[in-house]
Amino acid sequence: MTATTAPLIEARNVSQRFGAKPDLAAKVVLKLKLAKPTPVVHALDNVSLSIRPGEVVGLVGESGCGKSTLGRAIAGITSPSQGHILWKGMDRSAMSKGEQHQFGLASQMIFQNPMAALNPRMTVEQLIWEAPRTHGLARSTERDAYVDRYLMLAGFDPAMKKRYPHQFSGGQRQRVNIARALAVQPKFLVCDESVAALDVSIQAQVINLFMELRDKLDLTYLFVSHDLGVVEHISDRVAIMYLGRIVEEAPVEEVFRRPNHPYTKALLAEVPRIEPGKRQFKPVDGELPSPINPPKGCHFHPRCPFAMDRCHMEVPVKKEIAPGHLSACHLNDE
Ligand SMILES: Nc1ncnc2c1ncn2[C@@H]1O[C@H](COP(=O)(O)OP(=O)(O)OP(=O)(O)O)[C@@H](O)[C@H]1O
Repeated sequence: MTATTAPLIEARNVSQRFGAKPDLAAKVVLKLKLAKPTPVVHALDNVSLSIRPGEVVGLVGESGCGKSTLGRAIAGITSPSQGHILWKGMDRSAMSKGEQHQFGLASQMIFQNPMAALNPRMTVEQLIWEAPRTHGLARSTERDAYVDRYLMLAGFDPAMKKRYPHQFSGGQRQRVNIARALAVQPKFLVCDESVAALDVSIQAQVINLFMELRDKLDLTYLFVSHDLGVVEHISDRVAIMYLGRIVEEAPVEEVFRRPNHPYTKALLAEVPRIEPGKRQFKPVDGELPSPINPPKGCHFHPRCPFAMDRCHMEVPVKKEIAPGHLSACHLNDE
């Protein structure tokens, strides 16, 4: 895989607004002035991100900056208000039904809370077999071997497959969830805070599992996390999000050693350690502004110690400041 390899998946100029389109009933209510219009949330603003085959791209940023919204759009779970999602160069909105179906299987999402994603009335075996059976990925005579293969790939003992999700720990349930996603033979996984709810020791095991699976099954990942340590460990490349925009993007060592954007610098600022131990990152000063009324110009300017007049007015575009290192900051033009 090189920087010139064609992307497996790409978000191109994607914007997502919530509460933007009132339905007919809501329009009537608004016209009669019986209610105020719902405020529009600008969750994503002209976001572009491409992920090459085999890559692990980490997506970080403060809570509410739009990471999950972007993850869902890239995974094909939601359709963006504007812009395009391209799978192997094919625009999702121009795909035939069959192509959309293939894309739906090839791209899977693993969420933070495995219990919410697993039907408590189904056994582990039923949970794993449900989608492959529905999509005709294996014959019913192959069920046992098929289910066992994916459970074993996820590090879950198939001997326990007749049990129900509530009979397992959080880590085991997440393994079931992973096996269920793998059972439709995906090529791309969006992991949205997939280890955040697990104990630290279990987190490490599940992260190692993701890495093993990448090699065994040629997987590509978008790894959404607020945990910078995890992102540094797992990612090839990192994208930093701030209030609906990607402000910096670079290979992982480059982001952590030479952060460029003032927001990235603030996000990566560490609490000084007296003794060696786990790194701790300082919270960024100030608060994330509301995406209902985002600041003009650079979204970060109200919190940026280096903001200039231009930053209040003009949206900075991402520019390459070193090979593969993009940053959207007017300071780079000075
Ligand atoms: N369905 C929705 N309707 C209205 N607003 C939404 C919806 N989904 C997300 N939002 C808003 O969009 C913004 C971005 O949300 P999102 O969940 O993508 O952020 P995030 O970075 O993933 O946050 P967190 O780390 O807390 O999960 C937030 O202000 C959120 O409240």
